[in-house]
Amino acid sequence: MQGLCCNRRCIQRSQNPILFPRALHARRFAGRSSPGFSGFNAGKPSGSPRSPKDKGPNSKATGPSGQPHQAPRDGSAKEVDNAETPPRTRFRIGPGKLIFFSIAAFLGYKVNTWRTNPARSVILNPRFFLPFILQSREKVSSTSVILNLLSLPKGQNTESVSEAWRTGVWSVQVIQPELQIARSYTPLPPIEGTEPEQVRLFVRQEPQGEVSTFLHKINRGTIVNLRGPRVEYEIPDDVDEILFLAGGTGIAPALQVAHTLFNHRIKSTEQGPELRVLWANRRREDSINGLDPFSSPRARGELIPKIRKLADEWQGELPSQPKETTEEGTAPSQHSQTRLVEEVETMKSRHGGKVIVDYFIDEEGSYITESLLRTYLSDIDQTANQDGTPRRKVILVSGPDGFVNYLAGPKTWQRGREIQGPLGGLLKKIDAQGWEIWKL
Ligand SMILES: Cc1cc2nc3c(=O)[nH]c(=O)nc-3n(C[C@H](O)[C@H](O)[C@H](O)COP(=O)(O)OP(=O)(O)OC[C@H]3O[C@@H](n4cnc5c(N)ncnc54)[C@H](O)[C@@H]3O)c2cc1C
Repeated sequence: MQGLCCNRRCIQRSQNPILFPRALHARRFAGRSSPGFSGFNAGKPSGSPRSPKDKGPNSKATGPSGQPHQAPRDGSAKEVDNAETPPRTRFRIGPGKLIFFSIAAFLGYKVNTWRTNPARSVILNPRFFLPFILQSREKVSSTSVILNLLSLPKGQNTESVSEAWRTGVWSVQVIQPELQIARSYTPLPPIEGTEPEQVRLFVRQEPQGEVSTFLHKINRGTIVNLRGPRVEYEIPDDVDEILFLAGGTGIAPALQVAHTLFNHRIKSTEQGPELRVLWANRRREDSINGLDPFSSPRARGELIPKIRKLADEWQGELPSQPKETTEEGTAPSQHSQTRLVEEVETMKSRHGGKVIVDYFIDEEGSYITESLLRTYLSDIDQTANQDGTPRRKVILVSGPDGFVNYLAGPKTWQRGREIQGPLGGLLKKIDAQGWEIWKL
């Protein structure tokens, strides 16, 4: 063995010090041995001149018998017949080393267990994308689905998500793996029986939209990477009234508000603010069975006769079946409710009058109009609180850009960040005095 040196080429060069004067460098190291590696340098006492027979790592000095010499461990020049010498132990592990390695192995195991412990890692991180598996996909309408995603691995810490639910409206980002582009989506509140590591997204497919199309195409078992949570709006603790104007998928944050208020913050239905949601969709299929003729704007005389006729015709098309009556006394249509309308209706019935939802359908000419908004705002309790403080009232607007622009004016960009921008649209026109307005 040549001894410890910097590299193999250096060792080879050391065989010819005339051609390679730098080989001296290798030679200098050839006689040294580190105390921990005495086995590498056996037979060459530190600093002792090398035997002329020792020509390098590949050379084999032979003894009289023609067998290779075995260098003596004590560094003496005495030659030992290799054939009769028992094999030399290179590393001798004494009890001290054994204890040291055992402790090191134990600590390594402990560190690894700690690092890979699912409870130590979180299901969502605002800075990094983390994996979720697509468990199932429910079709809600021809353009929208609900995706059930489960965090991997199971058993991770869900505190950041619970905190987001207590705070208000929040979103996650989904990344399209091939294009590496990310889009925001608003998780739906958990339903009974679902696991805390589950995230449910309501996604409408945009024509030629990159991420929404990706989410509509993927199969069960596909890994979807999410980043978050990102809080979009913190619901004030002292809010008394919320008017939520939702367009299409904008219903998801409205459901979040209801979940935060009535499942996390307020324990009794007598307490807590009123939540009114006006949910506008382009097509009826998006909110089948959601048009409640007795609590919607029709009841307030807002619906023009033409719309009423359209609605009646639609009801007439339905196959005749025994009519059921809901708790609110309305006769539901025979179309099955979409999953989302079902969730909205459950939310309404659970929170005994604190949550009101009215449905609007563009293709039937039922819109959120200026006069309708005025009616809603004047309808809402204007009286001060019992302690004399004015009621805190908030309008939240959520939906596609066109919807938000129409009602509250566009959001704007400042230094690469989207900000609220000045109030515009219908809400500016009607001068909603005393209302805080937030565009989501
Ligand atoms: C906080 C927040 C929460 C959200 N929550 C939800 C939610 O819960 N559910 C939901 O469905 N959406 C939600 N969105 C919207 C969502 O983030 C995406 O904007 C939406 O899914 C469309 O993304 P995409 O990549 O599919 O479409 P994109 O590829 O961004 O395209 C958007 C539209 O622009 C058009 N377009 C794209 N490129 C061009 C081009 N070169 N020329 C002309 N037109 C073009 C496309 O046809 C498409 O109609 C949310 C948005 C935000 C900001």
